[in-house]
Amino acid sequence: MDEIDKILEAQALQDEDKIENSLRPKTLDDFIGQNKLKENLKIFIEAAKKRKESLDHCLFYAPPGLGKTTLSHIIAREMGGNLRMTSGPVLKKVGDLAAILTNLSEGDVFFIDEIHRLNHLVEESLYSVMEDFELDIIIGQGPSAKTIKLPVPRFTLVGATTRTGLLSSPLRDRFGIVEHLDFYNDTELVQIVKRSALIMNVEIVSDAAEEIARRSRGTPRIVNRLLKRVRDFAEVAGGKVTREIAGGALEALAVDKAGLDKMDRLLLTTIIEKFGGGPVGVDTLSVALSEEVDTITDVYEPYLIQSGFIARTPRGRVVTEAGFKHVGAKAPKNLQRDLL
Ligand SMILES: Nc1ncnc2c1ncn2[C@@H]1O[C@H](COP(=O)(O)OP(=O)(O)OP(=O)(O)O)[C@@H](O)[C@H]1O
Repeated sequence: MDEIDKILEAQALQDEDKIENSLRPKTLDDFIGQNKLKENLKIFIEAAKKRKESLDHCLFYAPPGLGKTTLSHIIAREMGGNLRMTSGPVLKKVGDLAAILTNLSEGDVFFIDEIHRLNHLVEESLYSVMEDFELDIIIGQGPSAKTIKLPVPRFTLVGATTRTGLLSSPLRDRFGIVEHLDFYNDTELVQIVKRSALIMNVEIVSDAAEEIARRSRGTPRIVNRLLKRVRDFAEVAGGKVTREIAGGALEALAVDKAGLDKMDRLLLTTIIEKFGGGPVGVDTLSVALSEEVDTITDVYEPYLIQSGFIARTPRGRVVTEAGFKHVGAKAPKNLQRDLL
């Protein structure tokens, strides 16, 4: 396998799991929720097809597991192109980028996950590619160095990131379509549980599907993960997934009634026990939890904030009254005043 295949493979490998792939919606109609985004994409795709052009470059931003990769698969399929996938940290050299780009065909989709983690030379090379479909390559060094312009087929770049703020503005501004994916509501999550159960051939009663949905942190990837584990418990018990089986399995997995796992609860109890409920800066929290700042801000915090268990204030993170209550701790009397 040559170097470029490895760069493209690195992302594809994460995708390898067969069940995972079978669960991915294949078309926009199959993709549950995110209605506004879907309506917009449908129009943009149809218009591009009518003009016989490639779709404008798309940037999707959202916490992990909400469907950014799935959307890139759908776009490639709807546009009738191939999908090539990689991620920011893997794409290290401009030469790697050149090799991938020159192998693309008109209408293909090139997906870069974690696009905010591109090395700055690669990122800068992308500017002219995105705008003019030309890659500037510098040959030689010093005064005799020459720039040659390498034409690139008209493809669609799909970038995924957790927050648009992480991207430099020259890169962000070159995306014609910028869309945010929201956490899914319970009704949508129930539909996802039922759809996945059908594909996995798992018999599940409605209130068990609701139980899984409620505990999935608004995230389809977590729905599928919990469903797979709950299925194991049901298989061992020798029957379908009932509410009791689902509830018992989720307790055993330490996923509580609000969908928080051990790490979420540790984050809440650390702020409460070590920092009096906050405010505490994310760097300090990162040291206290031995967890990277990005993981705290991009993976754990969005759902805890959305559920109202923590809040961000100018002085740092604070646990709200609901957060104290959730972990069975007593909130200090002046808490609400501090939050304002
Ligand atoms: N709208 C949806 N309807 C049904 N299933 C979905 C939907 N969105 C995502 N999924 C399921 O959730 C899984 C995770 O989605 P996906 O890999 O696209 O997330 P992501 O946002 O790219 O995450 P990451 O950024 O962590 O890679 C997919 O395998 C898919 O089965």
